Amino acid sequence: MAAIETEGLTRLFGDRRAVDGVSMTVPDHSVYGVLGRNGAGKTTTMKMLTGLLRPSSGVARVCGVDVVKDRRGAARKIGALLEAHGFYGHLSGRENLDLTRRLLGLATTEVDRVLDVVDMTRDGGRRVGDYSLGMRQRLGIARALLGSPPVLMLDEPTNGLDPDGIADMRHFLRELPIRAGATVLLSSHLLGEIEQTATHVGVIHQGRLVVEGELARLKAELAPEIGLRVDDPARARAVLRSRDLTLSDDADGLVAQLRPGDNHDQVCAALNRDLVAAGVAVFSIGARAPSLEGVYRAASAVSRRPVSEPV
Ligand SMILES: Nc1ncnc2c1ncn2[C@@H]1O[C@H](COP(=O)(O)OP(=O)(O)OP(=O)(O)O)[C@@H](O)[C@H]1O
Repeated sequence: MAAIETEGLTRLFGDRRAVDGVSMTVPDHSVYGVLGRNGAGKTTTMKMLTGLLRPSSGVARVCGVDVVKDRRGAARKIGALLEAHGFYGHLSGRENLDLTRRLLGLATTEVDRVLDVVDMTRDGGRRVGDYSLGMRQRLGIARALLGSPPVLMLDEPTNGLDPDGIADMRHFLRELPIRAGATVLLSSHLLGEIEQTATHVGVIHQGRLVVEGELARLKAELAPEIGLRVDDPARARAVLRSRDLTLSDDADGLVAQLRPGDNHDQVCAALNRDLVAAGVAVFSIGARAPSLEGVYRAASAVSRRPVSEPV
C-alpha cells in the first residue's frame, strides 16, 4: 500500500484553484519531494493531507485512511513540520518535547528516542532560546517523530538555514527513512534540494501535478541534452534553428535537446561544425548529465531559469 495516495485532490479559494485535480502516489519508505514555485500549491496540498484544510473535492488517503472521512485517524499517521515551531525559548529542547509527549500520552522514553534520531541527545538540556535555527529545525523534526508516525511531512525543511545547516539537513533527510522507519514527504522550491534528497519527485505547477515518479527513472527517460557555451547565443540559435532540435537557455548558455536515439558525439561534432562555419566562437560543447532541471523543464515547459535559482 502506498503511504499517501490522492485522486483528483482539489482546493479552491474563492474561484482560485490553489490545488487542481492532483492524483499522487507516495510509495512506502520513499523520500518524496514535492517541487514547485512559490504559490504552486505545495503547502495547500500538505495542509489537506494533515487535515488542516478540507479538500473542495477529490480523495486523499494516508496509509489507507481517508483524510475527509477520518480526519483524526489520518492525522495520527503523520508527523508534520509545517509552520513556525512554537517552542518555548526559556525551556530546554527536552522539556519542549516532553510537553507534546504528555499531550499525546506517550511513554517518557519517547523523548530520548526522538532526540537520538535527530542527533540532539547532547543538546537536549539546553534552552531552545539558545539554539541555532538548524537545531530548532531538528527539534521540530524530533517533535514530528514523537509516537513514530509512519509518514513525516516537512514543508521547506531547509528554509532560513545557513549553507552548513542546509548541507547537514539534506544529509539528515536522506537518512531519515532508515533512521525513523518512515516515509518522508518534503516540499521545496529548490531543484537542488529535491535532487539531493529525494528518491521520488512530484512537480506541481499552478496547482497541477505535471510529472511524478522515481527520480532516477524520470532522468533516464529524458531526451539526451547537449550544453553549449558560445560568444553569441542569439546567433547560435539562428544557426541551429535549421536543425531539428529543441533549444533553451540555462545558466551556462544554451541547451539543445536531442531526440531519443540520437548519438551525442555525432550531434556535438555537427553542431560545432555549423557554428564555427557561421563564425560563432564555441567555448565549450558536450553532453549534459540528465538532471532534475531537465525533468522539470520537460514537464512544465515553463522554466527557463538557471539551475541555481529557485524554480
Ligand atoms: N488561505 C488562503 N486563502 C486564499 N488563497 C490562498 C490561501 N492559502 C493559499 N492560497 C493561495 O493558493 C495558492 C497556493 O498556495 P500555497 O501556499 O499552497 O503554495 P506553495 O506552493 O506552498 O508556495 P510557497 O512555496 O510560497 O509556500 C497561492 O496562489 C496562494 O496565494
